[in-house]
Amino acid sequence: MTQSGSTEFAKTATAGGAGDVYGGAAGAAACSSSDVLLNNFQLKKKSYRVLLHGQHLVWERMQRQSVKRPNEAQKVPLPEQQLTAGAESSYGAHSHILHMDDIISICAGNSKHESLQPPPSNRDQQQADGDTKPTAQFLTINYAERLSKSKTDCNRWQLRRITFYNADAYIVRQWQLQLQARVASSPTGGQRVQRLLVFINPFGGRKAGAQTYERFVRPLFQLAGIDATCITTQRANQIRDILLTHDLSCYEAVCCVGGDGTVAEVINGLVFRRMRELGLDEQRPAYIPRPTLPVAVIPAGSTDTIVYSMHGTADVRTAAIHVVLGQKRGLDVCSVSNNRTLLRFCASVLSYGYLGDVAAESEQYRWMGTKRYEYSGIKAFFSNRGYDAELQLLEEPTEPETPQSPASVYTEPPSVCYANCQRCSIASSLQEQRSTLFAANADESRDELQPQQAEQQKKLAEQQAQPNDDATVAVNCESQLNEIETALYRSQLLRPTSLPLQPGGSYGSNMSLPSGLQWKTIRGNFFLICGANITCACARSPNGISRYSHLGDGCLDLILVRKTSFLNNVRFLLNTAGRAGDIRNLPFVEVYRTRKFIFRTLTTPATEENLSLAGSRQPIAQNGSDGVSSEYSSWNCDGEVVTDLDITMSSHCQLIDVFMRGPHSYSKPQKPGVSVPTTPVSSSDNIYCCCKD
Ligand SMILES: Nc1ncnc2c1ncn2[C@@H]1O[C@H](COP(=O)(O)OP(=O)(O)OP(=O)(O)O)[C@@H](O)[C@H]1O
Repeated sequence: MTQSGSTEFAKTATAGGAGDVYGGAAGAAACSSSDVLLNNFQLKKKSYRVLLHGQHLVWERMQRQSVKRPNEAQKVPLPEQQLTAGAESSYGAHSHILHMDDIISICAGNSKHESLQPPPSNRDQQQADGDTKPTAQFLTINYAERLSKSKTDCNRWQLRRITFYNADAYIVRQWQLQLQARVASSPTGGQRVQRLLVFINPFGGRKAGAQTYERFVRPLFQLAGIDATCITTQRANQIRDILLTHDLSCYEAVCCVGGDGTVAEVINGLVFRRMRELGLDEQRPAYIPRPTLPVAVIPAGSTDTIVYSMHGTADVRTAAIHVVLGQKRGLDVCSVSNNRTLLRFCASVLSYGYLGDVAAESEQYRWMGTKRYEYSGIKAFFSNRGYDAELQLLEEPTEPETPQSPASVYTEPPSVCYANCQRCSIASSLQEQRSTLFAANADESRDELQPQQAEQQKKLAEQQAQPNDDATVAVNCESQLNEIETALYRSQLLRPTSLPLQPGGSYGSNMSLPSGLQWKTIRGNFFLICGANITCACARSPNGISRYSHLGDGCLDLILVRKTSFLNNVRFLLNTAGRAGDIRNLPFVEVYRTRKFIFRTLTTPATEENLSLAGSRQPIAQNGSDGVSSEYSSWNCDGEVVTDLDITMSSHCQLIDVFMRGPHSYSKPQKPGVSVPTTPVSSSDNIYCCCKD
């Protein structure tokens, strides 16, 4: 092995002033996080120049002088003038570039094998930092990489590792410290979780939740130094009960291993917990509060539409990698209520008619495993029932064409939600404005209250006092929100006028509607009614039933499929199954974008006598022999059956933070000859995605 590093580079000032280039042990030792670090390392016994520049780690093979052909222009790797701020796109064509956001862990060891071992836990690490002698010559970087060149799936991520060798252990030590510091100071570094509460549903899907976690997820969490507390569920609704009653102060996030029903349980548990903490009325809350803990989802269910819609794949490793890297986005959540009370929250889709029948029937065939959906689906499909219903909604103004990124413009509105989605980021800005305003109002309200109610407040527990303030603030800040949202929307040219939003995203009942908006009423006989919060994509339906739903724009798509011929139903299914189809082109399908809709049945008015159990408004008289009503369907909420009939569904903008970036657009890979760097500059900015539309 050739000696590299310590003698080859001298300290030089950069032309662009991005910082100093440091070589050798002394340079590495003196380097700060804004400086450039440059050394030679060996990688698989080949010499590489390795550069640490801002948030990028770059390595490139060194040319051997002896084998250089006379006519070939010598490529100077990582020339000095390239080391300027914002010059990441001008690294050499053969450079490998890794963004700090994508690094999972950095380990050093005296041998390659030792450097491949997972790092010690946090406490041990702190001791180790003080004790370790700088003798390690091997530096292993574990990182995540998106398989952007895959012909079949550009959304899967995989774990990669690279081991550098340098004979000078001091250089290795300094690189390790520098890399760790830069990962910690990267945009997502502060969002990475260390303590996680994990719920494993051993019952969902193929009943392989525990094995999935042990085989794919636990090793990754260990590698990232995540301290995970695991609870394997014993019964349905146990997760919800634990989240409602237990002290969660020592956890930074809640992770669930299961299908859509399990995710819905976690979201319901966290939102209802927050409502309790704030002392809100759980049946008729003044507003829907944001839970404090983010949610991580590992797919282990039958369909896993929530995970698929979030990542563009239901790949377990991809989901686990997003948890480890700490990339979060706000996810809309819908509240579902009947005409008297809040029932539950919905994360994916609320369906009536065909999919409601499938959910109701498939529960009877759970012993069939995932096949139960196919069996119940075919059975309900052939019966081709239609259900009379009336829907009321406020339709959102049509979205103008909004480019998702500088490199791609979508010509046909509405847009599809991808990573770096502009529509969702505007909604996110609004959400931040809302939170800031909300917090400011909360402070003011408390300041005003304190002198007047000092004695009373002493007697009241802190948890009881805060919700009263917060509920007042929620109402107070609404009028100011309108101004902020109007200004923001106008500045973003998203739409000419703003809509009044409550904290959480729904229209205030006491507010007048903006001009041009009015309630729309739709009546008919429907084969299927869907309120889609997300695309509801899954392996069988990669675009989802609601292709244009966004993950965090505060809206839901109401899809109405009128009862029609059996053949048209087949057309509908075929259009949801492939990547090419679009249900909007079908004449018997209507899609409305809204923040809220109200549903009621149009058949025999329900009286107290023909209703079933208290709380459930499902009429009992018309049930057929198969247990499913011939006149009324059931609601399917995230795969769970809801029997109430008069339903209101409202979207709450980015109510919960979830570990995800959003899917990447899928299209055929580019033609041969188009050079694509082996590693994207930043996996999150998708600059080099070969699958870009
Ligand atoms: N130990 C358990 N025994 C029985 N049921 C459980 C248990 N743990 C969780 N459950 C319930 O199982 C139901 C189904 O789980 P889940 O939705 O995760 O799987 P799935 O229905 O197979 O997947 P998907 O919803 O993605 O199709 C959930 O409603 C959950 O409350």
